[in-house]
Amino acid sequence: MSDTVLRVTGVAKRFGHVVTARDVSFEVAAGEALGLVGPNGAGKTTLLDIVAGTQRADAGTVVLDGRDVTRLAAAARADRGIARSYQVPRPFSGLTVYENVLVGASFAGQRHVGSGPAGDARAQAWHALEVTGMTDVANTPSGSLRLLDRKRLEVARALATGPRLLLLDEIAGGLTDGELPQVVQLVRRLRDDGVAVVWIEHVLHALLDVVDRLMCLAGGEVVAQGDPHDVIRSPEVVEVYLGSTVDAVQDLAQDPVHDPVHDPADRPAGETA
Ligand SMILES: Nc1ncnc2c1ncn2[C@@H]1O[C@H](COP(=O)(O)OP(=O)(O)OP(=O)(O)O)[C@@H](O)[C@H]1O
Repeated sequence: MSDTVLRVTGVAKRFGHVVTARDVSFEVAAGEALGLVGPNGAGKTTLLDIVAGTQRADAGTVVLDGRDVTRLAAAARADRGIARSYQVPRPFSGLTVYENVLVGASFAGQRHVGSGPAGDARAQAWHALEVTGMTDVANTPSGSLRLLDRKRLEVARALATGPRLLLLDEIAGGLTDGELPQVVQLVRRLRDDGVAVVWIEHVLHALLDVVDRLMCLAGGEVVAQGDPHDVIRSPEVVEVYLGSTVDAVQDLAQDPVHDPVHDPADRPAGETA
């Protein structure tokens, strides 16, 4: 299909005896969001690493916009349009928000990026701040941001590279009920702007508000993928993901405060909403 941005085929990876990917295949199209769920240690982050090029697969291929990038280093893949956010936000804390995003935009190199003028890193950085709703804190040192803004900054830095494919790793974890809709709206907007999104998230109800398809991994294997609501209702997913009942998973998917993995205590000391 011409609008397929990412095609992962038969990916395998192990660390010693730990299998983190076994014959994993999936695709994501432009303007589509794929949710990635699974229990701790299922191999979700490793899979993003393999797509981004920060880990090498033992087998399988990663194709971006029809080009095989399997053997390309992470920087070369970023150049071709793969961007990611990290589970633990890691901005340059001595730089302002704008400066952090400018670094991301500068990494876009000579590639024509996003809706800003080609090669204009400043315009692209500002555009990323506008999209993520961060212009008000543009001059704030990133080290003093609250959690929501640190999460948004992660997305802004990735967005500033003008990605074709955006890999998001748990950007909702630790946020309050009142903050989650902002993240959901942001991802929805990026998806609707035509970016292909892969989003790892333990906060199921946030994920289900956005994603077009859902894939569940366990022990490095794809347990199910397809329509999000079909996937979370499938007995295999219920069993491996939560060891629980279909009803319990349904409740979890609707419960705005329950995050099975990240307790609110994850929030840095002294931080509230
Ligand atoms: N560099 C590494 N060396 C050795 N083992 C690793 C390495 N990276 C990951 N693993 C192991 O691979 C398995 C999968 O880890 P991964 O972080 O991909 O899981 P995950 O699904 O993202 O988990 P979580 O939801 O807790 O973030 C785990 O058992 C982990 O300990």
